[in-house]
Amino acid sequence: MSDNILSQIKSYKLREVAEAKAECDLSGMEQRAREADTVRPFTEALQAASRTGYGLIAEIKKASPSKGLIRADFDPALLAKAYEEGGATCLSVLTDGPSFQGAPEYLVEARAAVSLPVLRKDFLFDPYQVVESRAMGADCILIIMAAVTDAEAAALEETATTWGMDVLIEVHDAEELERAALLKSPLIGINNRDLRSFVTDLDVTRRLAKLVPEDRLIVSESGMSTSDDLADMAMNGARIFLIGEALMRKADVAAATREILRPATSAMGGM
Ligand SMILES: O=P(O)(O)OC[C@@H](O)[C@@H](O)c1c[nH]c2ccccc12
Repeated sequence: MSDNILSQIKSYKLREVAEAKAECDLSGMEQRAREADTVRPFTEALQAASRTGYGLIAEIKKASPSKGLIRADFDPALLAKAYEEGGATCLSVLTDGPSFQGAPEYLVEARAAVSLPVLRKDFLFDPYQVVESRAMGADCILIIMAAVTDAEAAALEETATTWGMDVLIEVHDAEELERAALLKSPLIGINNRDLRSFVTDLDVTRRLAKLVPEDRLIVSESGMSTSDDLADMAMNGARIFLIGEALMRKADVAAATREILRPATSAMGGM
């Protein structure tokens, strides 16, 4: 598996980090992070939303390695506003350039346009990238267990905590879930997509959700496109969802967001 996409991504990320450090060293980046806008509570917002209905992390995603270009008409600020208007709890913004056609500026523009907490969706290996995330304004970072060692994960989490950011820990199988339990973050993302093969199967959440300890919050990630999918995942223990492509492909993103969340709102809205 040495030529899988994750190891390719890791090698160009480490190159990117070395270049970034040459341009702005750690103490320079820490200075930028101190000047960033105050952290918005990411996990807390999802916890509150999922108590009465669904929590939605809506993703700003222009392209992906498996699907190519997803949305040509792409304005991060407008998309962020549409998601907020449609009822999203939080945003996720892809900042990886080579594989997802993302950019740090997209996160900056999206976050400035709304009051929602924002996840930086990228592949992090080095604590420097966590500080850089805060300097961009990110409120939460992602740790992909399939991509990092236990020691790397712990270092990333510790740096995030130091900067007041939340952490979404992403897992795809029972072994990664066990490793996630060594970390402190309550937010566990079950990725329905296998990042090595790109096969997406909602059965991953159905199988793994039952193994997640009671005191953690489950986020089902990837491959959901209808409100029936959300109801299915909710029945299996996940009331928080990370959705990108299905919403990004719709002309009216606010309406599509409202629509995918609709049954939850009407079923739980205290009619
Ligand atoms: O577009 P989808 O199928 O709704 O998936 C969103 C999100 O879960 C997916 O983009 C994702 C999940 N984990 C990742 C890690 C890196 C990059 C991207 C991802």
